[in-house]
Amino acid sequence: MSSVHVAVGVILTQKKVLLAKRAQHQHQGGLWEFPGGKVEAGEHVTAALNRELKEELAINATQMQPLIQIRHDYGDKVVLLDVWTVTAFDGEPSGQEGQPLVWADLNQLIHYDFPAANRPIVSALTLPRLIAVTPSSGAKDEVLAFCQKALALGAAGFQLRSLQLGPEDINWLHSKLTELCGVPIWINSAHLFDNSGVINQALLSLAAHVHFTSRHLVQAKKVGSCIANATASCHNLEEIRAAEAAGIKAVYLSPVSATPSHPDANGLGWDAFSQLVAKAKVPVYALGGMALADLPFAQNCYAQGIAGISLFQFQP
Ligand SMILES: Nc1nc2c([nH]c(=O)n2[C@H]2C[C@H](O)[C@@H](COP(=O)(O)OP(=O)(O)OP(=O)(O)O)O2)c(=O)[nH]1
Ligand SMILES: [Mg+2]
Repeated sequence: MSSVHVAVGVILTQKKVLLAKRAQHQHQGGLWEFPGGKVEAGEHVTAALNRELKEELAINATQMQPLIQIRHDYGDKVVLLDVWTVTAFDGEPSGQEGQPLVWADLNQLIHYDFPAANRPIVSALTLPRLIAVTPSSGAKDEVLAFCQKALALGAAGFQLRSLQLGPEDINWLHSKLTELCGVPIWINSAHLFDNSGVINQALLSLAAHVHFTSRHLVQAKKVGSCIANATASCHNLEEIRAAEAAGIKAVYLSPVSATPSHPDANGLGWDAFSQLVAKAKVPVYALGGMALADLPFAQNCYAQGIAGISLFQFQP
């Protein structure tokens, strides 16, 4: 079945996002949506979005950037949601078709009933753009100093992956970081599982956010409902599909370029990276040889953002 290309606008102002209620008679009627509509033949997606936002809300979008693309099969219809964040616009939104509107808090989005295809949009809106992965050398104080520097450089999430440290030190880092900032902290599965696959329940309950290595993904069931916040490392489409099937919230795709930590691995390159992002059904982070300056480029590929260690280490 060929897909219907839909331009979707996430209209954001200071942690609030505009939702509209779909009319009962429409496809997915009665559910909340991000405003937008079908891209016409020959029309560019941003032109379509601008047109739809004028028609549905009487606003003129002046600043937009790609967020995520989702292909979803409803059975009766396949849609390609081409989702953009709109961060500046002229005019005051009002429902031009009589549709109810609401400015929802970003952290309340999980309480709204959306069409099934929208789940990854909600994930994308609540996940950070920049994740700092902690270095695999250095004592706990040095790792904490790395995290403080990363925060100053804009990191809005952490993955604790300092494999030289034991569970007590990871526990210590987790609580120090929690005191320092309110950003999400994922614990790498290598800290959670011992060699025979037994999970460290104390660390798991502390974390609630797990990052799975591709090797540990087969054990995903062991984290129960924590899976809904989990991320996973992937290197190809097969691993992305396995992560999606496990119910993971987002994936890291690597290596985009060769990195100091894996100098022998061939990079995917941005072309192959974006082709895989287009196939993924969850938000995707670029990992491997990233620099902070790569973030806008990654976002233009509809990536969620970038993750890494060295991008926070080798800054002036
Ligand atoms: N606008 C929008 N459409 C969504 C969302 N989620 C989702 O699955 N869809 C689906 C429902 C529809 O099948 C399709 C969008 O079509 P639409 O009904 O908005 O299209 P349109 O504005 O051009 O409306 P129409 O004139 O054809 O009625 O995408 C969403 O968040 N926003
Ligand atoms: Mg519409």
